[in-house]
Amino acid sequence: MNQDVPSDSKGSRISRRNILVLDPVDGLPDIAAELAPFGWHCFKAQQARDALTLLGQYDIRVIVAVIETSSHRCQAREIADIQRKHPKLQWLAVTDGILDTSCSWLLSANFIDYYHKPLNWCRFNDSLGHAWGMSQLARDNPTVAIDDAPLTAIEGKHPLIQTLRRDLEKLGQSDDTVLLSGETGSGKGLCAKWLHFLSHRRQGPFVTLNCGALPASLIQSTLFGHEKGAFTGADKRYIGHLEQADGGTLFLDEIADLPLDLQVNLLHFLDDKQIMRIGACHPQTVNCRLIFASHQDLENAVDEGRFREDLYHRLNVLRLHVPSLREYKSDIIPMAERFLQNIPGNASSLVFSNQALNAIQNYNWPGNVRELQNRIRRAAVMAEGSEISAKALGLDRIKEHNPDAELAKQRDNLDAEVLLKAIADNRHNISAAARQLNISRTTFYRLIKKCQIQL
Ligand SMILES: Nc1ncnc2c1ncn2[C@@H]1O[C@H](COP(=O)(O)OP(=O)(O)OP(=O)(O)O)[C@@H](O)[C@H]1O
Repeated sequence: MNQDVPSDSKGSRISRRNILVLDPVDGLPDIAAELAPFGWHCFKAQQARDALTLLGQYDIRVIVAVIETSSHRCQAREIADIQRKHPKLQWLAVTDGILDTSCSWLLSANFIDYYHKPLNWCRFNDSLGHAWGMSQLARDNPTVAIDDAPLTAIEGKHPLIQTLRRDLEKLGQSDDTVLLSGETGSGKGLCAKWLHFLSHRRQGPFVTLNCGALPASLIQSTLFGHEKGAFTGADKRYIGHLEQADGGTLFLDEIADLPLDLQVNLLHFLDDKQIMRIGACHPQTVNCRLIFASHQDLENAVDEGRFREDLYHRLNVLRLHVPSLREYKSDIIPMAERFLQNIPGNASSLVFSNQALNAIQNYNWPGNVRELQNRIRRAAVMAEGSEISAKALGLDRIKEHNPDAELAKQRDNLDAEVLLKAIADNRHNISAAARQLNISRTTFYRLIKKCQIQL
């Protein structure tokens, strides 16, 4: 079992796309070396038992099964066992010869593609890339069961929040598209759920798609779907997010990241409400409401040629700005106390020290409500005794009434500290680190860039 993790020249771990090669007789001895230049890191296992151990330890999304015609029957059992325990993995098969009818089990084993040795590594890399993308889709279960989980209340008594709640009620009645703007973590996603909940579509599905989280090559089929056989690897029909949201609402987050060619398709959809799955012959009508969000300034994106002006005007009809937490300072302490009370298992035994309350009130909250929640969650775990200190919140080094520049510098330092810890905690797995901080990968990469962290 090979457990080497890629490292850079300083020996620190670097993140790569991990795949597992299930190879009982070392039939592909050079696979790791051949795939490394394409950015793949190969773990190897000879048996299902070793494979399952590695799958429990590392973020592995694709398995290459090397099928030996001499021993394929016992491999069938091992593969079925792994598939049952890890249903979202994507599989490619490499065989050592011509398969006969005794190998028909392979057809029902859900492989994305089959290869014969010797491999064409470039083509194989393409298939791995596709499998990786499919695994991303399988992992991001986009449907939010609004009816199953109680919808988080929008907290706050400040006039800005009261106006926000009133505006949501009004916009909920309309069936037109809404454009939500606001800083990261300010509550755009929460507002989108409320818009759905307050609309006549509340019994329908609520589907979300973060346009910045998917590679450009996958967005088209994710949004519009594809037919079986539409392209290599399209082994099943895929119902796109627009169609999944039929009768309900589709929330498209980070809309500024949508590639320009897809912006045209979206504009057409907004005009005629028709979609065409990739590979389909006929369009079909979809009845869903669209809600968009962006933390980026869309006007700037239009000026810079990254966002189509006609789509911008089409989206900009009903617009709602979600205020930043620092704009409703009078609500911060009551919200912080509520979040602390609501932490499972806390049973209101923990309280903030006076110094912590001061720090919470005076901090600038660049990450908004999400940052407030995350700092409190972390502090509740780290707290010693019954008081949460400013230090446990990571706010002890924030001085009150700093000049803006100093504050910005301190924010960056703190952001960097939190990011580096998440990266280390998750062994350089950026997706897992982003999940731990409850932010999208796009936001994670943006923050890494802002804090000038070298990965
Ligand atoms: N006023 C509020 N009251 C209670 N919870 C809130 C409020 N605003 C935001 N939240 C909570 O803060 C967290 C972050 O909110 P959300 O994900 O909606 O932010 P966002 O603006 O969509 O962020 P991003 O742009 O990074 O995707 C969520 O857990 C949300 O429930």
